[in-house]
Amino acid sequence: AAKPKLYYFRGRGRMESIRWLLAAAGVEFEEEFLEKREQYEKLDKDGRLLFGQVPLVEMDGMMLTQTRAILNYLAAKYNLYGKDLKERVRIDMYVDGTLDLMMMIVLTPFKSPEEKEESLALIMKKAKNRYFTVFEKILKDHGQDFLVGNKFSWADVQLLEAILMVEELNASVLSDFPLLKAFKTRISNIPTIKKFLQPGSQRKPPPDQHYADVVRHVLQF
Ligand SMILES: CCCCC[C@H]1O[C@@H](O)C[C@@H]1SC[C@H](NC(=O)CC[C@H](N)C(=O)O)C(=O)NCC(=O)O
Repeated sequence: AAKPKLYYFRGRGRMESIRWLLAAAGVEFEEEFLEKREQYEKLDKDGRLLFGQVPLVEMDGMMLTQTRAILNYLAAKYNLYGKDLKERVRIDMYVDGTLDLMMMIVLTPFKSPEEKEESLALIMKKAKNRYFTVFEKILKDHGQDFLVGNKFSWADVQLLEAILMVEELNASVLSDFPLLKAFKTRISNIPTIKKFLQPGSQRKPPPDQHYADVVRHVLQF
């Protein structure tokens, strides 16, 4: 079968969680990077962007947009979405929490320098006092290797992605979270994820000024 094809900027943004989930599922994918406004306009003119937005993932004969819709589809398709409705809604709760945290980080490259400082301080506060505190308690109460049931799921992938992103902002963020530290090691050693964490994988680097400039150029904002 044809490999999924991802259309986005050469950076993390909203597409990175989709790359992580495909990689965790062991699914190879292709990418087209938007560098010029014309590429975006052509995708839109060709009717491939439902609401005129990216991420766009073309797979299984469909043109999929809306990040959450794509992630839900992938999680279900690759059996990373729990064994029943109750596990699925728990995965949804955990995933939405990590996405809220990661979206705060995704938007910082577009903030002015003074706003950026304030935003980073808020991100660290939320990460420590809210999100990581909650996930440490979940791991303690659940007492299993994985967040939901006793099986690797999408929720585990998202939390690892979020942990690594926050550690890039503050390397010692897990010093008060021993269970999260052990979780990070455990999930990082899952073969498909271990491979994605190796240099040369399709994982993207932290955003830099060039990434923000390209996004502003392509989207003209
Ligand atoms: C100030 C905010 C800038 C964010 C710009 C982009 O860079 C990424 O880091 C985040 C976004 S992604 C690009 C943006 N896409 C979205 O906002 C998608 C939102 C949708 N709900 C989703 O979840 O996929 C885009 O195509 N906009 C064109 C435009 O709406 O006309």
